[in-house]
Amino acid sequence: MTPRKKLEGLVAATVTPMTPDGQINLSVIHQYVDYLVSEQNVKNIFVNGTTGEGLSLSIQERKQLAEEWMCQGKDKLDHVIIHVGALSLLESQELARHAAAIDASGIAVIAPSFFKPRNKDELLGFLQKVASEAPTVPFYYYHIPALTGVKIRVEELLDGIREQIPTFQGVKFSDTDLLDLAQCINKNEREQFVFLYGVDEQLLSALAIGTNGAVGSTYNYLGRKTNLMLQAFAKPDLALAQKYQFLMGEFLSFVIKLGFGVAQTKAVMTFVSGIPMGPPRLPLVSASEEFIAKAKAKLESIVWPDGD
Ligand SMILES: CC(=O)N[C@H](C=O)[C@@H](O)[C@H](O)[C@H](O)CO
Ligand SMILES: CC(=O)C(=O)O
Repeated sequence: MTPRKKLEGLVAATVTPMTPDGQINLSVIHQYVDYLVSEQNVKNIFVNGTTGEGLSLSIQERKQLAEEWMCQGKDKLDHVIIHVGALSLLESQELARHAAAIDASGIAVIAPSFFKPRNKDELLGFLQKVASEAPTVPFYYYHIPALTGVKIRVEELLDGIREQIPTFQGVKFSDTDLLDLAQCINKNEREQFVFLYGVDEQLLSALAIGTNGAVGSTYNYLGRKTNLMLQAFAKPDLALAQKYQFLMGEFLSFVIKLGFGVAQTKAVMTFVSGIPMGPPRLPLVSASEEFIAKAKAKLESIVWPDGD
């Protein structure tokens, strides 16, 4: 993936398409890439993460998916970040080497979450061993304490990180602790790192603090609207940016009350894009017909400022 521009703006955390019988479905990835680029104006993706059910896939499946996204994204996408985190250090290293071999534009690693690192040094030790397997690939730490249970503050982690991980490029920050994010950005004076926010419903607050962009599940189907929010914020037309954030929030708070997770994201993406994303893998179970009908009606009822 060359040339490599600095990562900014929106990154869609892709779902992993599956066949009705639960196998990964590589055949629709071509269509998925075209949809993101032409319908959502999103040219960066984050593969095999939370939304992609990365931790529920086999190593072989993760490699096949990474290859297919790279292949279909060639000349169409700007950045393909592959999540290579795993509970086993050896598997994570294997995935990092694989991502490097296929020329991914970045790798990301989540904190191991069964046996958990108890402090910054233990976490850094693990991350360093993975990053060093891909010595030319930009490395991102994926901070998602609500799912990993690893609550080490990012501000603390960043202190001196480049000495241990020379490829360290930034953080995918999926937490509501905006004080921690603000302190990270405040310390990043020379702007050598990027901070990508991962709680879509409050992205505008993170923009105000200075985040460089966002990685999220909703940019699969609300990428175009969120791009309009980013433009309004940059203008600056704060009232318009707020309007977009409020409307996205209206949809998300509605579906969150119904029970919203990766299975539901797959269902929403299926009805919005028309691409069959299939069921999730156990322990996740498919969204109900009732959820789908309600979510669809809600999304269609929203009147966006651009007239859609
Ligand atoms: C827990 C989770 O999946 N977080 C995603 C990314 O980090 C977000 O994109 C959310 O799906 C989104 O903010 C909706 O709550
Ligand atoms: C949302 C996100 O970034 C992920 O699915 O990993």
